[in-house]
Amino acid sequence: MSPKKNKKIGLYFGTFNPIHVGHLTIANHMVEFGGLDEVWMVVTPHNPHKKKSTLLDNHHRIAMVDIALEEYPKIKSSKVEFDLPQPNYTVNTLAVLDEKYPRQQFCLIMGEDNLKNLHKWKNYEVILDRYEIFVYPRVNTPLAPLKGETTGKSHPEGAKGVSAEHPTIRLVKAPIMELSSTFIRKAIKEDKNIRPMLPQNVWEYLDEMNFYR
Ligand SMILES: Nc1ncnc2c1ncn2[C@@H]1O[C@H](COP(=O)(O)OP(=O)(O)OP(=O)(O)O)[C@@H](O)[C@H]1O
Ligand SMILES: O=C(O)c1ccc[n+]([C@@H]2O[C@H](COP(=O)([O-])O)[C@@H](O)[C@H]2O)c1
Repeated sequence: MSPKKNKKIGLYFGTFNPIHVGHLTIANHMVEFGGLDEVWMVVTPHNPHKKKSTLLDNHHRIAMVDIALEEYPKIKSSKVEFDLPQPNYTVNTLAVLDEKYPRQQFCLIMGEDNLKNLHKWKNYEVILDRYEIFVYPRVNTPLAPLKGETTGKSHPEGAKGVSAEHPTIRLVKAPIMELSSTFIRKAIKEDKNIRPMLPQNVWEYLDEMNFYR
């Protein structure tokens, strides 16, 4: 019999360039209402599907995550991917975490937008088979089209998209916030006030460092 796992930990992967209140709201919701014991925000050095050009250094991005999490003891940052080969494939990181923390049960947290693209991730079937995935709603990505989806209508690539009815998928109703790091970076460049979109101490950090200007 395999040993009982200690904690159920939700892994929330992202570049967090920078972390914003949308990310924090989801992480907090999952840990308070989603049935997870902890959430780890895994800062990704290089997302395989994104260009690295506008990325701040890893240590600045994790510093902002750490500052944002000061008052959230159940949410932690993880720099496990900092020492792994790039670009960072999530399936590889999951294997490393399972080996490093055999007593913990890891799950994934992702928005519906990511679920729609999951079939483009490396070894996505392995991820789907081995890990529970906690999926939250995003703007303009309603739940309905994913259910039993096989038509390719919501997936131009064909019938490869992952159905929300897959047995390892848990749909969690969480607040929807329409904002992104891209929007925030652009707004800062244009000298707009975006303070409500960032935890206050994160805003102070990036303002002092003159980031994204
Ligand atoms: N407002 C939001 N609400 C919920 N989830 C979000 C929000 N913004 C981003 N996410 C999700 O959080 C994860 C990490 O986000 P990421 O660091 O890529 O932020 P982002 O805001 O999408 O960044 P960028 O605009 O630079 O692409 C991704 O799965 C992303 O889909
Ligand atoms: O493993 C993959 O093939 C893979 C492909 C695309 C994205 N990911 C992970 O998903 C995280 C969120 O992606 P994104 O594009 O929504 O910012 C990102 O930080 C990566 O760790 C992983």
